[in-house]
Amino acid sequence: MLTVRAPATSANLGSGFDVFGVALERPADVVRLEKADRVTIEVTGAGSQYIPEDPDKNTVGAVADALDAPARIQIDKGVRPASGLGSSAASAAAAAVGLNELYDRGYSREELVPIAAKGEAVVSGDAHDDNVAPSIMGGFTIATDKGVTQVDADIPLVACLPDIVVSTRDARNVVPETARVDQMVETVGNAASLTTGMHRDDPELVGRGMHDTVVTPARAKLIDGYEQVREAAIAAGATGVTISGAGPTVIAACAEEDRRKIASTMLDAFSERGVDARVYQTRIGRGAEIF
Ligand SMILES: Nc1ncnc2c1ncn2[C@@H]1O[C@H](COP(=O)(O)OP(=O)(O)OP(=O)(O)O)[C@@H](O)[C@H]1O
Ligand SMILES: N[C@@H](CCO)C(=O)O
Repeated sequence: MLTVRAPATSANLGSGFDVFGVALERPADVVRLEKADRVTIEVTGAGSQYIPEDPDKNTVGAVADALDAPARIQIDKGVRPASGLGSSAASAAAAAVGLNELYDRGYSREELVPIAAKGEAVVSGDAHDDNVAPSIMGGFTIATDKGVTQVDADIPLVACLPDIVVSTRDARNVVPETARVDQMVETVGNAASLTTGMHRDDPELVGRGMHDTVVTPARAKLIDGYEQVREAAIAAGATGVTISGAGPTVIAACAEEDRRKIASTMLDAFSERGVDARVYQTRIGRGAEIF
Protein backbone atom coordinates (compact mmCIF):
# COMPACT_ATOMS: atom_id res chain seq x y z
CA MET A 1 0.00 0.00 0.00
CA LEU A 2 1.25 3.50 -0.89
CA THR A 3 0.91 6.29 1.69
CA VAL A 4 0.76 9.99 0.76
CA ARG A 5 0.67 12.95 3.15
CA ALA A 6 -0.84 16.05 1.52
CA PRO A 7 -0.90 19.35 3.41
CA ALA A 8 -3.71 21.71 4.20
CA THR A 9 -3.48 24.94 2.25
CA SER A 10 -4.59 28.53 2.46
CA ALA A 11 -5.92 30.02 -0.77
CA ASN A 12 -6.40 33.66 -1.82
CA LEU A 13 -4.26 35.34 0.89
CA GLY A 14 -6.52 38.39 0.51
CA SER A 15 -5.22 40.06 -2.63
CA GLY A 16 -4.85 36.87 -4.71
CA PHE A 17 -8.45 35.67 -4.98
CA ASP A 18 -8.60 32.35 -6.89
CA VAL A 19 -4.87 32.68 -7.74
CA PHE A 20 -2.58 32.61 -4.67
CA GLY A 21 -2.12 29.69 -2.32
CA VAL A 22 0.33 28.36 0.25
CA ALA A 23 0.98 24.89 1.60
CA LEU A 24 0.85 24.71 5.40
CA GLU A 25 3.36 22.69 7.41
CA ARG A 26 0.37 21.37 9.39
CA PRO A 27 -2.38 20.04 9.44
CA ALA A 28 -2.49 17.41 6.62
CA ASP A 29 -4.49 14.49 5.20
CA VAL A 30 -2.88 11.04 5.06
CA VAL A 31 -4.15 8.87 2.20
CA ARG A 32 -3.36 5.16 1.65
CA LEU A 33 -3.90 3.62 -1.79
CA GLU A 34 -3.68 0.20 -3.42
CA LYS A 35 -4.66 -0.97 -6.89
CA ALA A 36 -8.13 -2.54 -7.15
CA ASP A 37 -10.73 -3.44 -9.80
CA ARG A 38 -12.92 -0.47 -8.86
CA VAL A 39 -12.72 2.66 -6.74
CA THR A 40 -13.69 2.27 -3.07
CA ILE A 41 -13.24 4.98 -0.46
CA GLU A 42 -13.08 4.87 3.36
CA VAL A 43 -12.83 8.08 5.37
CA THR A 44 -11.74 8.48 9.01
CA GLY A 45 -10.50 11.41 11.09
CA ALA A 46 -11.55 15.08 11.43
CA GLY A 47 -15.12 15.66 10.21
CA SER A 48 -15.25 12.27 8.48
CA GLN A 49 -18.97 11.97 9.32
CA TYR A 50 -19.64 14.81 6.84
CA ILE A 51 -17.62 13.36 3.97
CA PRO A 52 -19.26 11.04 1.42
CA GLU A 53 -17.57 7.72 0.63
CA ASP A 54 -19.41 7.50 -2.70
CA PRO A 55 -16.73 7.91 -5.44
CA ASP A 56 -19.09 10.20 -7.39
CA LYS A 57 -19.25 12.63 -4.45
CA ASN A 58 -15.75 12.44 -2.93
CA THR A 59 -12.96 14.51 -4.51
CA VAL A 60 -10.67 11.48 -4.79
CA GLY A 61 -13.22 9.62 -6.95
CA ALA A 62 -12.99 12.24 -9.71
CA VAL A 63 -9.19 12.10 -9.57
CA ALA A 64 -9.15 8.28 -9.87
CA ASP A 65 -11.49 8.58 -12.86
CA ALA A 66 -9.34 11.22 -14.55
CA LEU A 67 -6.23 9.06 -14.15
CA ASP A 68 -8.11 5.87 -15.08
CA ALA A 69 -6.64 4.42 -11.89
CA PRO A 70 -9.12 2.36 -9.84
CA ALA A 71 -7.96 1.83 -6.28
CA ARG A 72 -8.92 1.11 -2.71
CA ILE A 73 -8.45 4.52 -1.08
CA GLN A 74 -8.34 5.14 2.69
CA ILE A 75 -8.42 8.79 3.73
CA ASP A 76 -7.39 9.85 7.24
CA LYS A 77 -8.58 13.45 7.51
CA GLY A 78 -6.33 15.86 9.38
CA VAL A 79 -8.20 18.77 7.85
CA ARG A 80 -11.87 19.27 8.74
CA PRO A 81 -14.16 19.83 5.70
CA ALA A 82 -15.63 23.30 5.02
CA SER A 83 -12.73 24.83 6.93
CA GLY A 84 -11.11 27.17 4.43
CA LEU A 85 -7.97 25.08 4.80
CA GLY A 86 -8.34 23.21 1.54
CA SER A 87 -9.75 20.05 3.10
CA SER A 88 -11.32 18.72 -0.08
CA ALA A 89 -8.19 19.68 -2.05
CA ALA A 90 -5.76 17.90 0.32
CA SER A 91 -7.43 14.55 -0.36
CA ALA A 92 -7.57 15.24 -4.10
CA ALA A 93 -3.89 16.25 -4.14
CA ALA A 94 -2.87 13.11 -2.24
CA ALA A 95 -4.89 10.92 -4.60
CA ALA A 96 -3.40 12.57 -7.71
CA VAL A 97 0.18 12.17 -6.48
CA GLY A 98 -0.41 8.65 -5.14
CA LEU A 99 -2.29 7.23 -8.13
CA ASN A 100 0.19 8.76 -10.57
CA GLU A 101 2.91 6.82 -8.74
CA LEU A 102 0.91 3.61 -8.24
CA TYR A 103 -0.06 3.39 -11.93
CA ASP A 104 3.21 4.88 -13.21
CA ARG A 105 1.35 7.53 -15.24
CA GLY A 106 4.41 9.78 -15.48
CA TYR A 107 2.75 13.18 -14.94
CA SER A 108 4.84 16.01 -13.46
CA ARG A 109 3.65 17.72 -10.29
CA GLU A 110 2.46 20.72 -12.33
CA GLU A 111 0.56 18.46 -14.73
CA LEU A 112 -1.21 16.83 -11.77
CA VAL A 113 -2.71 20.16 -10.65
CA PRO A 114 -5.60 20.33 -13.19
CA ILE A 115 -6.23 16.62 -12.63
CA ALA A 116 -6.62 17.12 -8.87
CA ALA A 117 -8.76 20.20 -9.55
CA LYS A 118 -11.38 17.94 -11.14
CA GLY A 119 -12.04 16.78 -7.57
CA GLU A 120 -12.69 20.38 -6.49
CA ALA A 121 -15.29 20.71 -9.25
CA VAL A 122 -17.22 17.85 -7.64
CA VAL A 123 -17.74 19.81 -4.39
CA SER A 124 -17.91 23.46 -5.39
CA GLY A 125 -18.97 23.28 -9.01
CA ASP A 126 -15.77 25.05 -10.01
CA ALA A 127 -12.37 23.50 -10.84
CA HIS A 128 -10.26 26.20 -9.14
CA ASP A 129 -6.59 25.25 -8.73
CA ASP A 130 -5.53 27.52 -5.88
CA ASN A 131 -5.71 24.86 -3.14
CA VAL A 132 -4.60 21.79 -5.08
CA ALA A 133 -1.57 23.62 -6.55
CA PRO A 134 0.19 24.30 -3.22
CA SER A 135 -0.91 20.97 -1.75
CA ILE A 136 0.81 19.18 -4.66
CA MET A 137 3.77 21.53 -5.25
CA GLY A 138 4.42 23.07 -1.81
CA GLY A 139 5.48 26.63 -0.95
CA PHE A 140 3.68 29.66 -2.42
CA THR A 141 1.86 29.15 -5.70
CA ILE A 142 0.36 31.42 -8.32
CA ALA A 143 -2.22 29.40 -10.25
CA THR A 144 -3.62 30.87 -13.49
CA ASP A 145 -5.11 29.31 -16.59
CA LYS A 146 -1.61 29.42 -18.09
CA GLY A 147 -0.19 27.10 -15.41
CA VAL A 148 1.35 27.30 -11.94
CA THR A 149 4.33 29.35 -10.76
CA GLN A 150 5.82 28.06 -7.51
CA VAL A 151 8.35 29.48 -5.07
CA ASP A 152 9.57 27.98 -1.84
CA ALA A 153 8.90 30.49 0.91
CA ASP A 154 9.25 30.46 4.67
CA ILE A 155 6.69 32.61 6.50
CA PRO A 156 5.30 31.86 10.00
CA LEU A 157 1.50 31.69 10.06
CA VAL A 158 -1.37 31.27 12.51
CA ALA A 159 -4.56 29.61 11.23
CA CYS A 160 -7.53 29.92 13.58
CA LEU A 161 -10.48 27.66 12.72
CA PRO A 162 -13.76 28.60 14.45
CA ASP A 163 -16.54 26.13 15.05
CA ILE A 164 -18.57 27.62 12.19
CA VAL A 165 -19.28 25.91 8.87
CA VAL A 166 -18.89 27.92 5.66
CA SER A 167 -19.14 25.93 2.45
CA THR A 168 -17.10 27.12 -0.51
CA ARG A 169 -20.26 27.12 -2.60
CA ASP A 170 -22.01 29.57 -0.22
CA ALA A 171 -18.92 31.77 0.10
CA ARG A 172 -18.62 32.03 -3.69
CA ASN A 173 -22.22 33.21 -3.91
CA VAL A 174 -21.42 36.42 -1.94
CA VAL A 175 -18.40 37.46 -4.04
CA PRO A 176 -19.19 40.83 -5.69
CA GLU A 177 -19.50 40.70 -9.46
CA THR A 178 -17.75 44.03 -10.02
CA ALA A 179 -14.95 46.10 -8.46
CA ARG A 180 -14.03 49.77 -8.84
CA VAL A 181 -10.84 50.83 -10.61
CA ASP A 182 -9.34 52.22 -7.37
CA GLN A 183 -9.92 48.81 -5.75
CA MET A 184 -8.26 47.13 -8.73
CA VAL A 185 -5.24 49.44 -8.44
CA GLU A 186 -4.96 48.71 -4.71
CA THR A 187 -5.29 44.96 -5.26
CA VAL A 188 -2.54 44.91 -7.90
CA GLY A 189 -0.22 46.79 -5.50
CA ASN A 190 -0.98 44.43 -2.63
CA ALA A 191 -0.61 41.29 -4.74
CA ALA A 192 2.76 42.52 -6.05
CA SER A 193 3.93 43.34 -2.50
CA LEU A 194 2.87 39.92 -1.27
CA THR A 195 4.65 38.12 -4.10
CA THR A 196 7.86 40.08 -3.46
CA GLY A 197 7.52 39.30 0.26
CA MET A 198 7.34 35.59 -0.51
CA HIS A 199 10.56 35.80 -2.54
CA ARG A 200 12.29 37.61 0.33
CA ASP A 201 10.78 35.50 3.17
CA ASP A 202 9.58 38.83 4.56
CA PRO A 203 6.50 38.52 6.86
CA GLU A 204 6.05 42.30 6.95
CA LEU A 205 5.65 42.60 3.18
CA VAL A 206 3.52 39.45 2.94
CA GLY A 207 1.22 40.70 5.70
CA ARG A 208 0.84 44.12 4.08
CA GLY A 209 0.00 42.45 0.77
CA MET A 210 -2.82 40.40 2.33
CA HIS A 211 -5.09 43.46 2.50
CA ASP A 212 -8.18 43.20 0.27
CA THR A 213 -11.25 45.43 0.02
CA VAL A 214 -13.22 43.48 -2.57
CA VAL A 215 -13.89 39.83 -1.66
CA THR A 216 -12.89 39.67 2.02
CA PRO A 217 -15.37 42.26 3.40
CA ALA A 218 -18.27 40.47 1.66
CA ARG A 219 -17.25 37.10 3.07
CA ALA A 220 -16.42 38.41 6.56
CA LYS A 221 -20.18 38.70 7.19
CA LEU A 222 -20.35 34.87 7.13
CA ILE A 223 -17.84 34.58 10.01
CA ASP A 224 -19.14 35.66 13.41
CA GLY A 225 -16.34 37.58 15.16
CA TYR A 226 -14.09 38.03 12.11
CA GLU A 227 -13.48 41.76 12.64
CA GLN A 228 -12.75 41.36 16.36
CA VAL A 229 -10.35 38.47 15.72
CA ARG A 230 -8.58 40.41 12.98
CA GLU A 231 -8.12 43.48 15.18
CA ALA A 232 -6.91 41.36 18.12
CA ALA A 233 -4.34 39.56 15.95
CA ILE A 234 -3.00 42.85 14.55
CA ALA A 235 -2.73 44.27 18.09
CA ALA A 236 -0.76 41.14 19.08
CA GLY A 237 1.76 41.73 16.27
CA ALA A 238 0.31 40.05 13.16
CA THR A 239 1.65 41.70 10.00
CA GLY A 240 -1.53 40.86 8.06
CA VAL A 241 -4.80 39.00 8.61
CA THR A 242 -7.38 37.69 6.17
CA ILE A 243 -9.87 34.89 5.52
CA SER A 244 -8.24 31.61 4.56
CA GLY A 245 -9.78 30.26 1.37
CA ALA A 246 -13.54 30.53 1.52
CA GLY A 247 -13.42 30.63 5.35
CA PRO A 248 -14.20 30.34 8.18
CA THR A 249 -10.50 29.96 9.10
CA VAL A 250 -8.83 33.31 9.78
CA ILE A 251 -5.14 33.36 8.84
CA ALA A 252 -2.41 35.68 10.13
CA ALA A 253 1.16 36.21 8.92
CA CYS A 254 3.71 37.15 11.54
CA ALA A 255 7.27 37.08 12.78
CA GLU A 256 8.27 33.83 14.48
CA GLU A 257 8.55 35.38 17.95
CA ASP A 258 4.95 36.72 17.87
CA ARG A 259 3.25 33.54 16.69
CA ARG A 260 2.34 32.01 20.06
CA LYS A 261 0.85 35.25 21.42
CA ILE A 262 -1.16 35.86 18.24
CA ALA A 263 -2.53 32.30 18.40
CA SER A 264 -3.85 32.68 21.95
CA THR A 265 -5.20 36.18 21.24
CA MET A 266 -7.21 34.92 18.24
CA LEU A 267 -8.68 32.07 20.29
CA ASP A 268 -9.63 34.51 23.07
CA ALA A 269 -11.28 36.91 20.61
CA PHE A 270 -13.48 34.14 19.16
CA SER A 271 -14.25 32.92 22.68
CA GLU A 272 -15.41 36.42 23.71
CA ARG A 273 -17.98 36.15 20.91
CA GLY A 274 -19.08 32.77 22.26
CA VAL A 275 -17.44 30.91 19.34
CA ASP A 276 -15.29 27.83 20.01
CA ALA A 277 -12.19 27.62 17.86
CA ARG A 278 -8.95 25.72 17.42
CA VAL A 279 -5.67 27.17 16.33
CA TYR A 280 -2.71 25.91 14.26
CA GLN A 281 0.66 27.55 14.81
CA THR A 282 2.16 26.74 11.44
CA ARG A 283 4.24 28.08 8.52
CA ILE A 284 4.55 27.66 4.76
CA GLY A 285 5.58 24.07 4.12
CA ARG A 286 6.24 21.34 1.56
CA GLY A 287 3.87 19.73 -0.94
CA ALA A 288 2.50 16.18 -0.93
CA GLU A 289 5.01 13.51 0.12
CA ILE A 290 4.97 9.81 -0.71
CA PHE A 291 6.08 7.38 2.01
N1 LIG B 1 -12.06 13.94 0.44
C1 LIG B 1 -12.79 14.96 0.90
N2 LIG B 1 -12.33 15.71 1.94
C2 LIG B 1 -13.05 16.74 2.43
N3 LIG B 1 -14.25 17.10 1.98
C3 LIG B 1 -14.76 16.40 0.94
C4 LIG B 1 -14.04 15.32 0.36
N4 LIG B 1 -14.78 14.83 -0.66
C5 LIG B 1 -15.91 15.57 -0.70
N5 LIG B 1 -15.91 16.51 0.27
C6 LIG B 1 -16.98 17.52 0.51
O1 LIG B 1 -16.46 18.80 0.22
C7 LIG B 1 -17.05 19.79 1.05
C8 LIG B 1 -15.93 20.60 1.71
O2 LIG B 1 -15.22 21.28 0.73
P1 LIG B 1 -15.09 22.85 0.76
O3 LIG B 1 -14.35 23.25 -0.47
O4 LIG B 1 -16.45 23.47 1.02
O5 LIG B 1 -14.20 23.10 2.07
P2 LIG B 1 -12.64 23.20 2.26
O6 LIG B 1 -12.00 22.32 1.24
O7 LIG B 1 -12.31 22.94 3.67
O8 LIG B 1 -12.41 24.74 2.06
P3 LIG B 1 -11.60 25.72 1.11
O9 LIG B 1 -11.64 25.09 -0.27
O10 LIG B 1 -12.35 26.98 1.22
O11 LIG B 1 -10.25 25.85 1.65
C9 LIG B 1 -17.88 19.05 2.07
O12 LIG B 1 -19.22 19.12 1.65
C10 LIG B 1 -17.40 17.61 1.97
O13 LIG B 1 -18.39 16.66 2.26
N1 LIG C 1 -10.38 30.54 -4.18
C1 LIG C 1 -11.41 29.71 -3.64
C2 LIG C 1 -10.79 28.79 -2.62
C3 LIG C 1 -11.78 27.99 -1.85
O1 LIG C 1 -11.81 26.68 -2.28
C4 LIG C 1 -12.44 30.60 -2.97
O2 LIG C 1 -12.04 31.46 -2.18
O3 LIG C 1 -13.64 30.46 -3.24
